[in-house]
Amino acid sequence: MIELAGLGKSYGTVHAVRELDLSVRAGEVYGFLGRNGAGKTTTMRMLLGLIRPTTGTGTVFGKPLGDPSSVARIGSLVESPAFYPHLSGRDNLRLLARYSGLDDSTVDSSLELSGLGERAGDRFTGYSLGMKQRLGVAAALLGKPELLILDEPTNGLDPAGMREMRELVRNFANNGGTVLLSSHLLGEVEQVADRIGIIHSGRLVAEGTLAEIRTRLGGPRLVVRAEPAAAAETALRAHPGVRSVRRDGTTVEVDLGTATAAGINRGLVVEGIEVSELRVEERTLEDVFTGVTAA
Ligand SMILES: Nc1ncnc2c1ncn2[C@@H]1O[C@H](COP(=O)(O)OP(=O)(O)OP(=O)(O)O)[C@@H](O)[C@H]1O
Repeated sequence: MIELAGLGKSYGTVHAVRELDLSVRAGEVYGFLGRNGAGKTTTMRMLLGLIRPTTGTGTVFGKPLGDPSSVARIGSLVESPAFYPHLSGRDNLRLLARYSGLDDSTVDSSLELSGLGERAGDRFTGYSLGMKQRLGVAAALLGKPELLILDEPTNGLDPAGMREMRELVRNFANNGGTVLLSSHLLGEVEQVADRIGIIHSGRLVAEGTLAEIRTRLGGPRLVVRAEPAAAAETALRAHPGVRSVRRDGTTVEVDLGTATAAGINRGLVVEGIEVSELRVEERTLEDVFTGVTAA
């Protein structure tokens, strides 16, 4: 559905996006995760053909980025859309539908999905941030797109609104649609995405299902307390399969890699090192996200 290869965008000396390889498959919800300023919006704007990449290439529906025939099949909420403040949400959508040559019936179906409900008849100017966001999503749904590109769609929504947005996204995908949604909140993406891509400083630092990313980047950690600690550190560094070792005073932390706690315990005892504590800590996805997006 979306294929990006080596995509980059620079503004002078600012590399907003660099060498980005990313692929979104038909029918999936892809969570595009990164801190503020990581490059999510810039990527989405390139996907829609709103800005031109400086390097690399990409396709959406097999067509070059910005190709009108593929853009017509995409619904997006990337920049806050401009609505007429004194018109109702519904009338704003009717206008948009007319501009795009769409039937009026698409207005009611997208309003229904957006959850704006009875407030659709109120003036836009009186909407809360959450209602404006819902109207933006309703606008993205006009014309029954096959691909939804949503930049931080839960911005301004309360917890109930966030849940409804997740349901909307899930239902859209369950009905055969594809969704690319961005967020800076792991917890939000975790609950709805089939696969995620983590972007940091313009680069994709991890991509896969949550389980794959957790296994690849976040294997269990072993906390070892042993005397003498320096000798334990040396022995642990030499232990086969261990990925990395950090020592803080008498505590040594080990990224287990392919090694096992039992094997490590035996290895230390054989070296004559006294082990007073050996504890395995599973790492949460939050730890992984924090780790790969740390400055
Ligand atoms: N038009 C522009 N001119 C100069 N720099 C820009 C421009 N657009 C984006 N940038 C810079 O590119 C980087 C990535 O910005 P981008 O908006 O893509 O990040 P983001 O991940 O969407 O962040 P946020 O969650 O804060 O929206 C930032 O350092 C930003 O300041």
